[in-house]
Amino acid sequence: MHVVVNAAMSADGKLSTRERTQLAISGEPDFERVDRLRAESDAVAVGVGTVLADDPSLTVKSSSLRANRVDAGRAVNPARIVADSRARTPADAIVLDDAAETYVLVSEAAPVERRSALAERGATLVTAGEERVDLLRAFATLQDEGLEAVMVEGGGELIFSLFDTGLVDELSVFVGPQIVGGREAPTLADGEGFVEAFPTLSLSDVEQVGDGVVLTWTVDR
Ligand SMILES: NC(=O)C1=CN([C@@H]2O[C@H](COP(=O)(O)OP(=O)(O)OC[C@H]3O[C@@H](n4cnc5c(N)ncnc54)[C@H](O)[C@@H]3O)[C@@H](O)[C@H]2O)C=CC1
Ligand SMILES: Nc1nc(O)c(N)c(N[C@@H]2O[C@H](COP(=O)(O)O)[C@@H](O)[C@H]2O)n1
Repeated sequence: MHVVVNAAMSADGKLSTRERTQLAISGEPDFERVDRLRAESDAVAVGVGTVLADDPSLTVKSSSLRANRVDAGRAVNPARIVADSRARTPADAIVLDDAAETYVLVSEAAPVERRSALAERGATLVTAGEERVDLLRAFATLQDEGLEAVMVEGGGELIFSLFDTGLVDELSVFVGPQIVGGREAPTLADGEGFVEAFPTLSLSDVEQVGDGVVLTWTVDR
């Protein structure tokens, strides 16, 4: 499996505001790059915090990119993955619509009635971990399902955990020309934070996009 994390952050490293409201950090040229990344992927993953905050669709927006996927014998959209330890994804969340297959990763602690509600909406549930999703086990199951190229869009809690488990191969970040501030505002990697043995990165590309920049790194092994 190849895991790429892609996100947009402000110049001070924030993914959104302290109120967790969705923030337009990047603009149209970067959305097109993100759309291409989605179109190349077998699946697009987010944490349930992102679903609750943004209600994203995670679909490919360009009709020509969708057509290319179909011509190549792939589903029109990549699958969607939601890491959701307690099965908090709302039944009316857009990620549960029929635009793509959706996997919800839950823990043993997820209430049975919540799991049933998600299954009734067509989601495929993957259970791994007691209190929190065991990402290593869950991603191994997803790989068994044929998902090889996975793009992760956030948020900060999920991104930190993926680095913590050593699952990330590549990181690309649009760094935008604004300061958001706020100690409670989500950053690119939140969670508990590393105090030693920090994952290290090798820079592979730098591209200026307007007044922002897209930085791409590979994760050192
Ligand atoms: N600017 C950008 O590119 C993006 C910004 N965002 C922003 O990020 C914010 C949401 O981020 P967060 O609150 O950090 O939530 P998140 O999207 O990272 O989800 C965290 C949730 O994932 C679930 N989860 C399951 N297993 C987990 C594990 N092993 N490790 C970590 N989480 C696990 C938990 O239920 C946890 O509460 C929103 O404000 C959203 O707008 C989200 C995606 C991209
Ligand atoms: N690339 C990028 N730039 C921004 O400025 C952003 N705020 C985000 N956010 C991510 O995009 C998702 C929305 O996806 P849909 O348009 O609904 O398909 C959102 O949930 C974040 O993951 N990304």
